[in-house]
Amino acid sequence: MSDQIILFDTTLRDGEQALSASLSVKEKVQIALALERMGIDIIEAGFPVSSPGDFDSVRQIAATIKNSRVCALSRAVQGDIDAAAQALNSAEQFRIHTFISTSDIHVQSKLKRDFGQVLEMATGAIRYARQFTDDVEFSCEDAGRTPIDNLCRMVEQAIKAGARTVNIPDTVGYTTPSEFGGIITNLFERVPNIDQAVISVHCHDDLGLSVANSIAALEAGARQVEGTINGIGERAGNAALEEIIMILKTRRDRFDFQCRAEPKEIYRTSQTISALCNMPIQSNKAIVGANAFSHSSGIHQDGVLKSQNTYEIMTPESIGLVRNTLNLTSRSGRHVIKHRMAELGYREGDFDLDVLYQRFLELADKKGQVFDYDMEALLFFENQRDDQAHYVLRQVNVQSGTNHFATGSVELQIGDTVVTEAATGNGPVDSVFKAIERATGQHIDLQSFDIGAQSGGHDALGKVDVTAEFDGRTFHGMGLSTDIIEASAQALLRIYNLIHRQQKINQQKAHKRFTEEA
Ligand SMILES: CC(=O)SCCNC(=O)CCNC(=O)[C@H](O)C(C)(C)COP(=O)(O)OP(=O)(O)OC[C@H]1O[C@@H](n2cnc3c(N)ncnc32)[C@H](O)[C@@H]1OP(=O)(O)O
Ligand SMILES: CC(C)C(=O)C(=O)O
Repeated sequence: MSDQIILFDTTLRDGEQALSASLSVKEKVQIALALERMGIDIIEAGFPVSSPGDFDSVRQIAATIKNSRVCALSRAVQGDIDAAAQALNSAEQFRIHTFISTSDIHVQSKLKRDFGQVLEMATGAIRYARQFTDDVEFSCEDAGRTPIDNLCRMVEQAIKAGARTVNIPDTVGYTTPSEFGGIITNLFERVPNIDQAVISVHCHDDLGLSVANSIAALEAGARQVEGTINGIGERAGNAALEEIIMILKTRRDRFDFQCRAEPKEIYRTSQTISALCNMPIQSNKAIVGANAFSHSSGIHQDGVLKSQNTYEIMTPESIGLVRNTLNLTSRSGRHVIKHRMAELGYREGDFDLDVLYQRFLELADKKGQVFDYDMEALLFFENQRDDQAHYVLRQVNVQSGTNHFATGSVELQIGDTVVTEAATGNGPVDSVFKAIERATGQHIDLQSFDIGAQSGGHDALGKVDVTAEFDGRTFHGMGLSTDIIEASAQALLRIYNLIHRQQKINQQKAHKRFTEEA
């Protein structure tokens, strides 16, 4: 049996299901490019039938990504499979992933069918999907709670119907490692045609066992593993792919598994996904948490000073986290910025050096030393910036103090017009938000407002994340500045710009429909 492990990333599908605000198409393409660069074999880009936005992002990812295979999800329903095939058809090679539940509880309570009917739906869907591509994956949803006889039957019939990959998900994260490994062993012992397909696993983290279960399954013979970066996903999330990759790379003494992933891309990819998805990483998270490579107590520090491997089983450099030796200040030039960004894993094309340098100088003038996380934050912010933004912040001012209402005023460029407005509020941010609402003439419902510092110290770069609902959709905006009021205004205006763009798309679609009908 080959020991090559196929890495299947579902950050843009299962991971995206858990986000409070949906990602824009541009952001999803940015994530797909990072995953491609990391050497992910299969990128599950979305669930095209679920919305026009998801359809469009799968279409654009399929047209952009060349070195990973792009995949889309569908229920065992012809309309879903048609949508997936249509969204994927610009890719040279693509995968259609179709699924249906196999556990008694899902079959009876959710699908309201019997197992025989579900078996027919599954094999019918696989045969139908095979008309569009040879690469069809089938998942037995809730396999972890499926009676083993039924699971064996389903896997055998799925392979007969043409599934090249059969995925065994522990959908609700219920099993333990020996139990889940046992299910895979059972399938290999009992399903007669099992060698005609790749057996895959997809584990959730409800009991914190998703990575352990995935590894147990690989030891039992599975050869594809599914997960997400930073472990984001439904409820407690999915198996964290960066953890699985580092287990495979670090424990070569135990397993002889190969995988295509480039671990040096892990840190940067993880940071990109955390920033774009507005999902902070807990500091003690394995591999990518801020403390994953820091040592706090004397005995550990003494050990690491004598020999790093006393307390480090892998180096930060191995995941692309480079220790800084050059201080970045307003006296630094473009060469060192380019060099430092390259050390952090960013390449030419990821940023415009002149623009990034200008932003760096503005920041360095305000705060003296600029750190790696500041540079990365500037880069994310620049990449989010919309050159054709309808609303642009020209000035923001506030007056506030104890025992006073705060007064905020803003000057906005709105299209070709400059608008100035002021308002009072319960605090400085509230007053600025009200002034912006007056200037734009549009009210939006704020859902969350988070202020964070990018580093310690009074001169830290402040990051503001705002989510707001408009017309039944949730939008996310991020602002970044040494001035937290300015960062708040930027974050809110980003949301206004996203809404404006969405409204323009809706108008164009309505116009197209009208002219088609006329
Ligand atoms: C374990 C997982 O992560 S699975 C993936 C989950 N992801 C998502 O659900 C994301 C996107 N989902 C959506 O946009 C919508 O739910 C849609 C477009 C798929 C369906 O929307 P609706 O048609 O309004 O149906 P709704 O979501 O309310 O209910 C799901 C229906 O699909 C059926 N269904 C669920 N899974 C499957 C399946 N794999 N194959 C066939 N039918 C299924 C359910 O039984 C239910 O059918 P019913 O209407 O006859 O009771
Ligand atoms: C669709 C399948 C693979 C899934 O997401 C799950 O079972 O968790």
